[in-house]
Amino acid sequence: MDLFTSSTILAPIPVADGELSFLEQLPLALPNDEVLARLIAETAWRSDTITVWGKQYPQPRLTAWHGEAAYAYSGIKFEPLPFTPLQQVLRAAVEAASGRRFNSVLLNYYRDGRDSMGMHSDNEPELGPEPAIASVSFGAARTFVLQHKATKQRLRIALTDGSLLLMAGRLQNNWLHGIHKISRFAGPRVNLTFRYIG
Ligand SMILES: O=C(O)CCC(=O)C(=O)O
Ligand SMILES: [Fe+2]
Repeated sequence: MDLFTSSTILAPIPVADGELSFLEQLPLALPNDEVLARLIAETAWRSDTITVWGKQYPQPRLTAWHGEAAYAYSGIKFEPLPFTPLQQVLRAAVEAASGRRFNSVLLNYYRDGRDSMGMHSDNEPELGPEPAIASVSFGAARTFVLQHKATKQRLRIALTDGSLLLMAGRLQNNWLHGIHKISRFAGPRVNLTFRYIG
């Protein structure tokens, strides 16, 4: 292994009022494009609806929840599907790289540049006060936008193929994050956010 070009250590990204760290390539025994193809093909993708001012719309992406703990979404409890063998491999790699434990994963499938995720915080009570959330991306690079809730400071991080971003500390309390639509062409992307639901 070339110790100078292929880091396996999460590097901190300096940020006020929270913790962020980034690893360009999560160490894996299989290539990123194979992971992407299998995640797209093997996942039971759902098209969830969002309610805005009492009106229902399809979410601009596909989603799936897997893991070992029930989760609440819009006030309703859901039972997740069990981890798939590929998700277990990814979870083990993420746990080794981050030194944290995770028992559930939310998968988001951005079919092209028109798919997006609105600005939000992952601050549901069952995640605990300072949740560690490990975000792994495969496929097209998309820009992860962060905005500080009080100062409105913005940060942009390119979430490239195979990368791992760890959000921790007070980040969810103090910052929003999201993925904006883009007008230029973008291929498919799958993001997995591993979480620990207590
Ligand atoms: O797709 C991404 O990088 C963001 C995903 C995210 O914020 C979430 O699943 O809560
Ligand atoms: Fe999020």
